[in-house]
Amino acid sequence: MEDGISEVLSSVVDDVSHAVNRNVGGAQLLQELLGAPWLHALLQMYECLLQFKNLTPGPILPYASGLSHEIMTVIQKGHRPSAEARELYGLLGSPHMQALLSSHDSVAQSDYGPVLPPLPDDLPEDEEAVRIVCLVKNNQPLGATIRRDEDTGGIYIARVIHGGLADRSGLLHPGDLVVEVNGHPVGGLDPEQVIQMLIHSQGTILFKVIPKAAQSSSSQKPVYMRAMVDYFPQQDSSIPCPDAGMAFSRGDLLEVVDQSDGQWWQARKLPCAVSCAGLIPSASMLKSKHREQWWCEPLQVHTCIRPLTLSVNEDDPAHADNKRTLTDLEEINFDEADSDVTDGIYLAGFRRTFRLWRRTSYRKRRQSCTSCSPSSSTLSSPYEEVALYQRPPQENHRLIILVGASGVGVSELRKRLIKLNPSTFQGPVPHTTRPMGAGEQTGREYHFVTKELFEYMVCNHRFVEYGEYRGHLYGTSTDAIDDVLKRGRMCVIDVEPHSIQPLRTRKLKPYVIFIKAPGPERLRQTRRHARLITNCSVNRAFTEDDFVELEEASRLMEAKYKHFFDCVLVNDDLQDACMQLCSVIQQAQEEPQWIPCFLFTATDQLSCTGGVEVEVEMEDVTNKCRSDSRDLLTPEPQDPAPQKKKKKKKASTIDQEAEHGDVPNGDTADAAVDGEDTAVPVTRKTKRKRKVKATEHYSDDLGAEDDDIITDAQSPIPQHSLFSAPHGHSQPVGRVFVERNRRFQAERVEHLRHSELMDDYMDPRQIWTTRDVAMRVHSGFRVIGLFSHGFLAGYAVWNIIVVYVLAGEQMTTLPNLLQQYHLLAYPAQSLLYLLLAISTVSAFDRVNLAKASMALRGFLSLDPAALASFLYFIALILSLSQQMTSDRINLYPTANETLWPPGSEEQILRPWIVVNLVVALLVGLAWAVVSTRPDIDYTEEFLMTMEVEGYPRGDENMDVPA
Ligand SMILES: Nc1ncnc2c1ncn2[C@@H]1O[C@H](COP(=O)(O)OP(=O)(O)OP(=O)(O)O)[C@@H](O)[C@H]1O
Repeated sequence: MEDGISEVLSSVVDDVSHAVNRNVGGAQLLQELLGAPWLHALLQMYECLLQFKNLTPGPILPYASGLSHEIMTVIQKGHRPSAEARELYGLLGSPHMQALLSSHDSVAQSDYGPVLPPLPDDLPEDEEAVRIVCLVKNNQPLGATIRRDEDTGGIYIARVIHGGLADRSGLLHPGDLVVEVNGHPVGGLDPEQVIQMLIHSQGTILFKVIPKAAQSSSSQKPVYMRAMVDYFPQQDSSIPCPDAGMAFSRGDLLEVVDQSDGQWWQARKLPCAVSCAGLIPSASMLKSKHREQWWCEPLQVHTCIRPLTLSVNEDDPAHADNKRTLTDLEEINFDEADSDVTDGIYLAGFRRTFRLWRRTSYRKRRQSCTSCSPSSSTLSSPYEEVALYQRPPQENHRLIILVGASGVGVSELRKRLIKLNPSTFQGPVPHTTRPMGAGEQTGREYHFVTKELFEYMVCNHRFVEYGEYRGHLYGTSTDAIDDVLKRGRMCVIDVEPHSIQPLRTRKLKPYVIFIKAPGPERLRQTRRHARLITNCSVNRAFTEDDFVELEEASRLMEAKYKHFFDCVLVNDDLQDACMQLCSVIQQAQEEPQWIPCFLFTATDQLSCTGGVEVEVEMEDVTNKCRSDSRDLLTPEPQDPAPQKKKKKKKASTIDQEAEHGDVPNGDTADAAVDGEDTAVPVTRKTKRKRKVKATEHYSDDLGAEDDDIITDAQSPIPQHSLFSAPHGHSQPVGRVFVERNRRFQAERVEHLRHSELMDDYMDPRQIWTTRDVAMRVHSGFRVIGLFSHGFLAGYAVWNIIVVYVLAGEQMTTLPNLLQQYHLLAYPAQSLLYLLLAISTVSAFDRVNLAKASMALRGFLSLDPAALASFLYFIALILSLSQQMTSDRINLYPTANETLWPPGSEEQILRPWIVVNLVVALLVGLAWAVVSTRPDIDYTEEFLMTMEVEGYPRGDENMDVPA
């Protein structure tokens, strides 16, 4: 039918012609269409292609030789061949063409299909389906982990790494039982032995696997996260397979592609250098690791950031010329900027006193010690979910924050930026309590306010930063920032890095630029004429020590806070740095950027996306992989038992129905050309049901969906060849990873210590802060509380059983109950109250009532801790309501007939028994609720992340407290 399609159509045309002759309506049109020359040409091409498709590639060298020979014969016969024939003759005779044709023939004649033996005739009816997976070995890792089921000795595929060869082939799945490798049974072998077999095998590797019964296709939407901690899989004893782990450091942008395992996720670092994902601990796992790490420390070390003071060797005669002691100066005279006015616009915030209060009252500022331990702010969120955000044009500009070590040039860059375009960029006008000087105006140089007002604003958290200098208060208020933004300008501020966190609000959506110092050599060259303002002098030249110290301070600041930086800009040449700053700010305002999801408002959600089709602006930050040796080693919870498969008898031969597996995503050509991996799936069933289990589903490597994609025409993140060699975290041999059994790792780690780097930066003082004491008391009480929950539940049940047994059937023996129980009544009730009180307080303690809104939300959303608190509280009230009856029981028998009028036992005891029963049920239920989530403890989380006052240093005594 297909072969003769043009003949068929010709006859159709004839028929239509007849129809036209007979004046059939519409037939004219059809005739024209069918008679169109292009349609005929198309059909001829189609037929040619059909013939070509059916051809198997054959050698063409003999054909080419024949052709050359014929041309030669023509020439020898004295005929003159055409110019084309002569050209063709020359081409065919050239050595390059000969070599090319010879290569073609050798490729065309080779058979690349696996040679599989025929299926035997004597296969049992109930033969289980097995899958034969054939992989061509190369240097790529398989991207799968195996582990042994201790009960059956079976080797199972434990995990398939997203984007790895196994994942892309779609032939191996978690839970598949590996039966044979290269024809050798592997059941009962040690996983290491299996790996040895793989290492020593040559060419192709043939796996025989029994697929897991129900294959769950994991088509999870990727989630994007910013790492807030460092992680090193090789130093983590709890990771199931260190070789499959992926190291990351703070600030790295991660694309989490698989969260199906609650403890170990699979992720890639962005911008994607490799297609293969690696294992990373889940957020809850990392959180508990950090918590354990915190508790492991023998004594909570309180750390403060050492202020970045440039060396002030003011006695150095070299500085004598430049030195100007401030004590001799009137403050207002001193409080001058180099040039306050540009085109009639005042540059607020560059006054010297304003800049100096930071340095002098550094340790006094409330915000100065938010990070008591380097990870305290990240304890509650080791990952920060991010999404792409593009500022809608009608919205306020994003706040631009410049951060840098003192003296690196933050003020200089900010000033130049504002001078460059004062109608676009502006700084907030600071507040001060100092008196207004001559020629000054409130709201221009400063907002001049009273001390009371300033303090009132402090109490109301209106300041981003504030402090004191020479008896006067200075600060930058959020209102001043709002003022600038509301005027439609871009607000550019410079703050200390610990002030970034409070500025991360939905309204401001700050973009943080870290101004980094170049190396000492470049500093020396570029800062030859630069001048410093220090505590004791103005316009002092940089010294050699300044350069070293500045570079070091800049490096340490970056290491500590890099997870907050959106961009890192090296202030080398001033002009270049200024231009770069301009363009970076432009991009921040106009192009999509990754921002934490908590900064999104409801309307932003509509325009935001976690898509991948946008260039990542993180290179400066994310590409830096510091070898900060903060290790993470914690116990690993027991893994659920691996899936068990009943092994059935396997035939030793297999069907020949095999086909070449396509390389996913249409990269077949790539694979063929590169001579890289091919995977061949063959599923064998019984003879009657021979079926090739073709692998049809190849997941999109990035799993991007339509709504992931930003409509802007952005260049996509570079996607590398599916077969590009993975770097770093992958094993260099084509082999399977062994996933060790997850078991409790008792060893606690010495290398949980912070890095040397951080230790240098920190100034540790062996002192217990109030938080340390609070946490330890809280932890001790929690242990008592946990014990009390269980004990109370058991005791309440025992109590009610005793009461019911003594009361007899239908409560017929109540006098007996009173006789027997009255001695027990007091101790039993006291114990019940004690346990109830402890349990109630302990349950409430987890809810963190200090944060009322959170606690209320917990109650409303039936959070386990909140629910348990509620149940205990009701139980406590109910048992207190029966206090009187308990007293009466204790006093039984009594001469006082008003207490126990004859015949009143049932009337008095029945409600008491019912209430006891209800109390027993309530505490039992509360205990059950608590035990579902024994780890919930919001108070502990709150304590861990709370801000702690800075440690008072000796030299601070000189300063007046702010
Ligand atoms: N790239 C550069 N090349 C040459 N000189 C520079 C450069 N950047 C800054 N400077 C100069 O270095 C000196 C210190 O810069 P600046 O006052 O801006 O530092 P800073 O980071 O704001 O310090 P502080 O926070 O302590 O005020 C100034 O004299 C400034 O002109």
